[in-house]
Amino acid sequence: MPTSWADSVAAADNAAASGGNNRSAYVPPHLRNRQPSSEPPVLAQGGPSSGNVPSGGNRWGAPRNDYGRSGYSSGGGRGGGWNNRNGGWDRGSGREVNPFGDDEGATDVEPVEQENAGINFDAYEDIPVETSGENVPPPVNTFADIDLGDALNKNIRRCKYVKPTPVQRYAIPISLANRDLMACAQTGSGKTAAFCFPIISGIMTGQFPPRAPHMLRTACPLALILSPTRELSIQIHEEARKFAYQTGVKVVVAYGGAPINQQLRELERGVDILVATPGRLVDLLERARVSLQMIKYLALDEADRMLDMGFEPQIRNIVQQMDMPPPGVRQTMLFSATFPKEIQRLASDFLANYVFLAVGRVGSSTDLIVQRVEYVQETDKRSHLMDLLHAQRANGTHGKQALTLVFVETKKGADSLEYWLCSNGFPATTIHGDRSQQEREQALRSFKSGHTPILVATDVAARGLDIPHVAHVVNFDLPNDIDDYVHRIGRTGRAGKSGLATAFFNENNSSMARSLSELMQEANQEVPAWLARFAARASFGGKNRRGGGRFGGRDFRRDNSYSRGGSDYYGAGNMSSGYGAPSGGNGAPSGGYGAPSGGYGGSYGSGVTSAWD
Ligand SMILES: Nc1ncnc2c1ncn2[C@@H]1O[C@H](COP(=O)(O)OP(=O)(O)OP(=O)(O)O)[C@@H](O)[C@H]1O
Repeated sequence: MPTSWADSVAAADNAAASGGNNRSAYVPPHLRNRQPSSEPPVLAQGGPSSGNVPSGGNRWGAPRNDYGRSGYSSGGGRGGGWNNRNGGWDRGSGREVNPFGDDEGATDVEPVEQENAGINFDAYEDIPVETSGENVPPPVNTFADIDLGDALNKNIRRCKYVKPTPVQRYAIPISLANRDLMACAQTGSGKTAAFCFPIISGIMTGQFPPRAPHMLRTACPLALILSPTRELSIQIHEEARKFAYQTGVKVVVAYGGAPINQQLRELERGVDILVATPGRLVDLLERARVSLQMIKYLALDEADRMLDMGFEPQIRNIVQQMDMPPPGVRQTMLFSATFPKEIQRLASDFLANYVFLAVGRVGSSTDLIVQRVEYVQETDKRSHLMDLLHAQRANGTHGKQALTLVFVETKKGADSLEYWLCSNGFPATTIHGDRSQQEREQALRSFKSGHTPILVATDVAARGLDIPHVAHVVNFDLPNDIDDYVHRIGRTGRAGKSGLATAFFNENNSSMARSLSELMQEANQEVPAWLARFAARASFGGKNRRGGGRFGGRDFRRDNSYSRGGSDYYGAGNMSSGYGAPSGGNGAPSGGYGAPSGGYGGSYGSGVTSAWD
């Protein structure tokens, strides 16, 4: 298996030297994993069955030997940020790389005796679930209750998933019944598999019309998974590759900041599921190297983020103004841990007769994440952080492998805090939009491996990233939006494990007081008396985006205003009455209210998209 860019080039050259015939021909998904037959394969997508697939090549073009020509070097000997993203296929041999790293020859997977890394399913026992929509398909209790196919089931066992998580129990049967879905479930509760399994299974079993012959150099994926950040797209691709291993379903990723030529070559080799960030996808669409006309499945991960002010025009452009089949023809799945109602309303444009699913209290992973809020003045934040880190080190809290993720507001702030931490004996690295993509990927690797156990990040790392052993999330600077807080703290306490989140709060965060204390109460966390007083005073500050009630993710179609065509889903009448804030105060900081207005979407400027994407 090539381990570096140079190896890849050498392997490709060898392949080319030997006539390029050792690369396997593309076989459409529904014909893969069958016994070899003397009949030639029928092309599902590859256009007319006669002569469109060159021998030993792929379905779109003749074998190529130009891997070395992009002129892109992995740069500075950092181990190469790009070398591992080969779409799951060994360029030299045309064999699918085993994403599990286990014995590739093994055909049988032992039944799983031990659950995935000790996932605590008891934590999910009492989770309330709400569904709405017409004829909602019933949930399942086990993976065996669903017909996902042998190859996918084998991979589920390889992943050591014993039982479906609650969102999977509901979402998978809904999607397998070809229903559109808007699903809201807590951070770290397995949403990725919930949308990947039905897509992979659907592609394995589906019959798809052939592609137009004039589209031979244009990749026509059957499924599109969009996510807001490059790192999240990379992660989804890695997960999807595991789930799709040896199913014959090919997964490719395309994201900004990485050389496009390499991604183009991957696309030319065939793609069933394209995982992408919006900006890079638009680029590929404009170059006519990708067409969406065959899309059967569209999944938006972090869907509320994808449809907020920063991304919405781009998503509308991709979904509504290109050649993607309309709702009802394609199947659309929207997933997030948070779903403000105004975003639900926007999202409904993309859906047909959909099921709304809310699993648990939207936002927080119930009691799995212990949330602490500490009153810290701006000037004291660094020393306070240092105290926390020293205490953590001294107590050996969270064990040796424990990682700490520190969120700050600005890119400059991230760099300077990283520098300061390193100078004070705490190895740290940073991830933010001003770093090159290679630096970002390198930082993430260094953090995950524990080499630099502290990662200072902006919101670019707030959503979706599934990093094992993040024991502590520190909100050094609180965000202006409670949903961003929810996603940030959700980097810990994942898959049934516990975690700790500490937030530094001061007058600048007054607009967050009310939603923060409500969220903490919902998650059975202790709300400090001083914070409750801030919240009480802030009765007119900030909107209650959750609309009150146990389920923050209630289906907006249930609101009266929806049927009346109203647009103000967050009028005062919808606000929950809150709870009795303690009067008078012991040591409460005096609350000045000079906080920036934390209105919806306020944290994203229009220029943000390219930096993220
Ligand atoms: N059925 C399962 N059994 C055991 N582990 C699982 C199962 N499903 C998912 N996981 C694991 O749970 C972790 C969290 O899953 P995932 O990243 O999909 O969460 P998420 O809901 O998408 O979170 P976020 O809202 O932060 O994006 C992953 O490490 C995943 O491998």
